[in-house]
Amino acid sequence: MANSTSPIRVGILGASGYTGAELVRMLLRHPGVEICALTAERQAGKPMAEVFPHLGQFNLPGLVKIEEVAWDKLDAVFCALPHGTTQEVIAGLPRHIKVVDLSADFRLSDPAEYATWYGHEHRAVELQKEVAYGLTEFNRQGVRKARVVANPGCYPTCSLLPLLPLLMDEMIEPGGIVIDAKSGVSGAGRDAKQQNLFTEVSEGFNAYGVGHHRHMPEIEQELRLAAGRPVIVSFTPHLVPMNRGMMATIYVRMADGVTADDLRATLAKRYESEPFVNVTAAGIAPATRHVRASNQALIGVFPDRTPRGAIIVSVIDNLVKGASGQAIQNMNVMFGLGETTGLEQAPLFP
Ligand SMILES: NC(=O)C1=CN([C@@H]2O[C@H](COP(=O)(O)OP(=O)(O)OC[C@H]3O[C@@H](n4cnc5c(N)ncnc54)[C@H](OP(=O)(O)O)[C@@H]3O)[C@@H](O)[C@H]2O)C=CC1
Ligand SMILES: CC(=O)N[C@@H](CCC(=O)OP(=O)(O)O)C(=O)O
Repeated sequence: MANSTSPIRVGILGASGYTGAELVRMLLRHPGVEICALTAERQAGKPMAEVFPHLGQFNLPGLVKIEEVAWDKLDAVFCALPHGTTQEVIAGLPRHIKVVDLSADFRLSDPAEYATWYGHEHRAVELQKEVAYGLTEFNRQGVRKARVVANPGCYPTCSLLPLLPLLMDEMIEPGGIVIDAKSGVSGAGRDAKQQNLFTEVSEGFNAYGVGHHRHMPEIEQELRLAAGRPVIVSFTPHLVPMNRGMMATIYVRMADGVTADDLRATLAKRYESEPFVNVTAAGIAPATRHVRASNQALIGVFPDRTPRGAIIVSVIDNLVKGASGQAIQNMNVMFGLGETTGLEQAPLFP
């Protein structure tokens, strides 16, 4: 077990994928962590230098199959595996290991809801009961005590950060929220898929999952908890021809007498002591470039011309605050480390 002087011994399951590589990149700079195991499926047996030459100089462990991992030598595991494969892996881990799961397997607290949206029965229902939803800024206590943390999806992270405080403070109406979201292509993972070929993605952009994307119930689950009643959102994701980055343009209806300046002030107050969430000054529109390769979220609020309307623009890097960065933030909380440890990297601009 890790103690206050020894590093946390970490394993990354799915280290040959995009979020796995991003975890490695950031954990290499984390002073409290030692990377002890890296797994892959098709790429198992290869050195990291072959799969990711940009990480070749760091003397990392080689990629092995999950079955080959020496669990007794680990304190924490990041699961960067596809949905559905993660449940059984986590359920079988020794209980001394703390887990941050980047997949969607434990995000929906209701197994029936999970089955509806993911197309199969949940295979670790008992474990689901001890999972904390890891939108860190809203569940530090839960994350601190949890053995398993469900890291939120990238679209939910980008959408919930602006919406939760506004719903909690009744600054906006729970009805009629429209989330128009865009993601870079790395959001779809490294697996070869026809729709992610350069020829299919470049010089154009497309909506997908229109009206039925599986992040909708995740967003609504958390908004429901904040509002204390059901919240139905209209959510449409788009794929844009860039590698990383995510933007949610959110249309809301304000409560009577509330202005866009009030929304901005509420968010600025809620996040004033949060290291990873910032609000732009009036008139400044966030761009994905403002958060690239960092664990930052940036939010802008604008008046709309419709009655009581406001427009919120929220950006994150899908691979960092939307995945691996937030996962490290959660690990820091679980192990009682400074929350920003290993995550101080400023955004890469341009
Ligand atoms: N990309 C993103 O922006 C975000 C991703 N996520 C979630 O994080 C998880 C990882 O995503 P991402 O890194 O993009 O995915 P990738 O497709 O890039 O990587 C998947 C990883 O899982 C391994 N893998 C695939 N199938 C199996 C299997 N059956 N058993 C064991 N290992 C397997 C792959 O190994 P190999 O390649 O060797 O076969 C690879 O290392 C997913 O659940 C995703 O939904 C969450 C938020 C954002
Ligand atoms: C561009 C793209 O394809 N993005 C992925 C979302 C990735 C992610 O955050 O979500 P999960 O962990 O829930 O898969 C998608 O829409 O399926």
